[in-house]
Amino acid sequence: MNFIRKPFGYEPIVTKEDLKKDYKKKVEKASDWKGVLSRLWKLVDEKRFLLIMVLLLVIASSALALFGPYLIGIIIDKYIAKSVFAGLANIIGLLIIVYVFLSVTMYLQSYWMIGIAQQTIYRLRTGLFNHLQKLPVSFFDKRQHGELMSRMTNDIENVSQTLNSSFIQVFSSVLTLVGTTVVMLLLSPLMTVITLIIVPFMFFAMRWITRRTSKLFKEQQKALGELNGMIEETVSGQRIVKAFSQETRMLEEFAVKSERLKRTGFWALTYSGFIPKVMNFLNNMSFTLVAAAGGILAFYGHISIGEIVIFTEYARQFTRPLNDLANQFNTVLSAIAGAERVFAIMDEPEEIDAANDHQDYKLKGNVTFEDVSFWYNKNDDNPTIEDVSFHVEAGQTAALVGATGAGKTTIMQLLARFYEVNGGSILIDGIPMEKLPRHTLRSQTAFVLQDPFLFEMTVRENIRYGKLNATDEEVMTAAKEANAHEFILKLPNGYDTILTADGGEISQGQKQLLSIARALVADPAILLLDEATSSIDTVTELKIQEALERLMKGRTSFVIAHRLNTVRKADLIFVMENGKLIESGPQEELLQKRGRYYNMLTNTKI
Ligand SMILES: Nc1ncnc2c1ncn2[C@@H]1O[C@H](COP(=O)(O)OP(=O)(O)OP(=O)(O)O)[C@@H](O)[C@H]1O
Repeated sequence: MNFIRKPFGYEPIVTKEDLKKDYKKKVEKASDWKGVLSRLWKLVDEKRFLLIMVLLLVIASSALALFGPYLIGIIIDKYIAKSVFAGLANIIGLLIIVYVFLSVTMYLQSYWMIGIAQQTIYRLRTGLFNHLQKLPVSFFDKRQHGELMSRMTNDIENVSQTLNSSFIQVFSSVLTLVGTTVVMLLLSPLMTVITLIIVPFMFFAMRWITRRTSKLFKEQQKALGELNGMIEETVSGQRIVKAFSQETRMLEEFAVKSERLKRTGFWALTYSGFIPKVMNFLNNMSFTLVAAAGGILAFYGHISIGEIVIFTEYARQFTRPLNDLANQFNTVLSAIAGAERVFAIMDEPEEIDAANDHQDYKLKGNVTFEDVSFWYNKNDDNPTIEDVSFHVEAGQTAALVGATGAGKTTIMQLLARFYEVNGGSILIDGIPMEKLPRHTLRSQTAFVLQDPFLFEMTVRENIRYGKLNATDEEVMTAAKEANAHEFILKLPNGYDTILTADGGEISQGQKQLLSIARALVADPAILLLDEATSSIDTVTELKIQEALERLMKGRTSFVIAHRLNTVRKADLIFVMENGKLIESGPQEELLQKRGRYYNMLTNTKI
């Protein structure tokens, strides 16, 4: 039977069996803590000295916090109870100094700790972002983008919160706990035992609650990641959602995911909300016990009033850190889990260039495929690209044709080295591709895609993205050559118009002209073009064709061709089918052959 009842109609989400499994798993995984903590320690780096200073300050403030009640006991027993006032001012002065120092040490430790935490989080965040830039495309293929964003934001935020506040609190709680126990034992072992009676109750209450909350918090993080993923997808793909009238279905799916987050959030917060209440109750019980036992002992003369006051104060100081530890437990757990997930991404192997030669190599643009085979998924029976061989001379244009899914885009992706080939090799100017640094290859290769991606920045910056050090003149010349200059001037702020995310306010054709300008600025040796299939008005279409011809002139170009005209003009035609290159050569040769290309042409299916 599920043990969580169903108030407000919420379904139970964690069963007893789940908890048993999870608890076992957690015990087995305890060693991960050390790994995560030692990696965080490395990130603290040059602020380690400051962190040690913070720890020393925490020790000082814990000691001062113990000393205060001791002085109050003396004031009561030696002065107030005996009505002696000589010297009272001195001891009260000392008490004030103790509390002033206590405040100063506490202020300093939290001030320094925030600095350390912010620096560490900055490093963690930058490290993760840097690492993401170096990960291969295949890594992103396998993951939902929203989930990755959740790690960049939620997980890092959890670690940040823990470092900002929980770290000091946990350390100071442990110290206070030990210090108070020692002082209480010195004062009265009997009263100490009475104070400690409450501890097992606290321990079991805590264990009961945290076993449930840690599982629930994990569920909540997962549900949040999924929901973020969906939001990200629907926002970036909102045109598709609208075009296919999928709003209702998306709303339903969103409602399911949102409901899941609500349920997990409800239970996680309900259970964790029990912690302070239960602890408060046990605290009060402990306080009552200590006061009652102290009263009886004082009645028989075993203890002074001052000692009872000190003791009740220490008893409170003893249970407060227990409370704090209980409260911080979940935060720390979820921060460590968050840090672990962040480190897991940082451990993903990045793209590494084997050789450092050819750093400044200027590509001529000769491209050779030698028996190239490639699998997206190693478990697939058939390769996506199978034994493909061809040679394209520098400056030539090769048109790739074939049915959808034939492997045309994959050939382009392999040319940009987004993926590594599994068999055979790709040679650029006779140099095996893996011997060329990726930067050398990619900085001299440009993509012009069907649906070009534009960033939320000015038109000028979007064009300059092709070559960051391009001058304003170079940008404008490229825009003129790309037939984009005229429409840019008509935009509200010309070249300084800020485009909204992905160029929402300009037409598809204009986006393409901008992406051609971007490629022109980059002045690449190799061009990878995916011809647009969407119908664009004839005037813009002509402008695009003209701009593309200028762009392709003198460069090796691979075009996924959808227009007969483009194919006709190409020097070479590659006919792809099921990942194989079934025909290749100049148009006349293929027509004479009367093979697949001839059939495609006569059936006008390209
Ligand atoms: N990232 C990926 N992960 C796994 N499989 C993929 C991936 N991208 C493409 N594929 C698969 O590889 C095969 C070839 O796809 P590719 O995109 O190269 O075809 P294409 O000829 O360009 O098709 P289209 O003309 O429709 O764009 C298809 O079966 C496709 O499902």
